[in-house]
Amino acid sequence: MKTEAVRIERLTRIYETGGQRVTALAGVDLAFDRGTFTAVMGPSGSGKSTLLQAAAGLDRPTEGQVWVGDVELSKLSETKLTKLRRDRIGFVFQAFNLIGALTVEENILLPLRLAGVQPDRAWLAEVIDRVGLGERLRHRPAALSGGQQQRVAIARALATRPDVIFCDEPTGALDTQTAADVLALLRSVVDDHAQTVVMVTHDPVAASYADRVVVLADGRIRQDMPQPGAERIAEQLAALGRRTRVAQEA
Ligand SMILES: Nc1ncnc2c1ncn2[C@@H]1O[C@H](COP(=O)(O)OP(=O)(O)OP(=O)(O)O)[C@@H](O)[C@H]1O
Repeated sequence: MKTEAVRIERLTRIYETGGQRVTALAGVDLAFDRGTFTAVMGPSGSGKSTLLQAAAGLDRPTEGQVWVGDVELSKLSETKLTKLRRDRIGFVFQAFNLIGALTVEENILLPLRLAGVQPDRAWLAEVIDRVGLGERLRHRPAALSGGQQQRVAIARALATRPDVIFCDEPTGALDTQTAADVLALLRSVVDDHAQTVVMVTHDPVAASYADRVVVLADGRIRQDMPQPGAERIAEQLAALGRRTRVAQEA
């Protein structure tokens, strides 16, 4: 099996709106190894969401390539891309994005139902046990706390045993303690189940749970740090902010 879950080469994304061109990503090269947890950080507008969307096959880049496992996305039709996203990629968003009319169990099983795939019962039991929702399977999301809802979203992302789970600010709507629980859960799915997690976050403490922190600025990678710790992350971000301000004032 390839050691890389996702590879990105020379990824460029230029948005053109109302005659204006915005270069959101300017030739990014990046690979995420299987069984690793990476945080993607950077100032607002630095290209984090654009990177996540292109890597997840939600958006087509202007130039460059993305591989998920051994599949290169630009060669896929929309139908095949949709299937790849459903089968091989998990998503976790700040707003949980659960379906209110479905129970916890139905939400977790939804990606498998949509894919027409029989659940791997042993894997699902492991996932449900890991996220600690065994007692809540018949409840609706509205009856759960924010942290519990995010646990359901993580279980749903894990259900298909994807190549990679992309998280966009997964703790943005949670209090500090609940956020710490959710981050510990993401850490454990990487450590104990060899899953691959890529997480966009603004929070240096959240990023310190990752094995690696990649910092973007102006659509380029400015830092790629192995296990830097929250303090060093905060320092690097502050330095980047100072450099950006100096450049803007010059
Ligand atoms: N659909 C779009 N049309 C035009 N410009 C866009 C579009 N989406 C993003 N951009 C621009 O591309 C750049 C990168 O945006 P992106 O959302 O990827 O940044 P980000 O780092 O995720 O920001 P934030 O932390 O604020 O979410 C910004 O200048 C943004 O205004």
